Amino acid sequence: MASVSIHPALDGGVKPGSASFSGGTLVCACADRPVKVAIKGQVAHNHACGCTKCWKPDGARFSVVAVTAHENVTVLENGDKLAVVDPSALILRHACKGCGVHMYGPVERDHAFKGLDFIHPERFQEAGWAEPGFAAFVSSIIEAGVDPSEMDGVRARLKELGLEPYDCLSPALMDYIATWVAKKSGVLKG
Ligand SMILES: N[C@@H](CCC(=O)N[C@@H](CS)C(=O)NCC(=O)O)C(=O)O
Ligand SMILES: [Zn+2]
Ligand SMILES: [Zn+2]
Repeated sequence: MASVSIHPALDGGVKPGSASFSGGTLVCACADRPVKVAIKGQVAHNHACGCTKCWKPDGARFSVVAVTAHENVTVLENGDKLAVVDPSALILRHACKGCGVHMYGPVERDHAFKGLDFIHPERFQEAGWAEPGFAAFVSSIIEAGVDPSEMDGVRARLKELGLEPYDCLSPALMDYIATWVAKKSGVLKG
């Protein structure tokens, strides 16, 4: 039985990260002058994302995306090839103009995620990055052209892989954002 494809790095089973992973180098897909970005430390909140904005390898229905603090991100080589995909977006995705891979995406706006950069751990040249823990923006894959009739199979496969499917972010992250908003408005004290 052919199972539903989610992402090439996950289809064979979610590989656990290593407790000793202390960072590495993200490399774009260019054969010539690849962009290299150093990331200090293990990534956080790794997840599969079905939204149309996140970079995915060819044929993947989901991206794999995690966060790190902005100070952990250093462009090492060929940064002249980077351009911001959408300067009006919350996440300022810096993509390679040669191959299209998104290398890092800082959040600079006043937002719960300010100070965090979104990165795609599958671009690490090293193994050991923390595995994804859930799937976000699952319904959004329809916006990228997936037939709605496939959604039951996609959600079943995500659950089988241990990636609980959500149509926005996980409850923990949605609560985190809402708490930030409530504190900012003064509804919640402290
Ligand atoms: N349904 C929309 C959802 C886009 C969306 O909200 N993406 C999330 C997850 S990456 C987000 O936080 N976006 C902020 C941004 O794109 O800057 C789509 O698929 O395009
Ligand atoms: Zn490239
Ligand atoms: Zn996304």
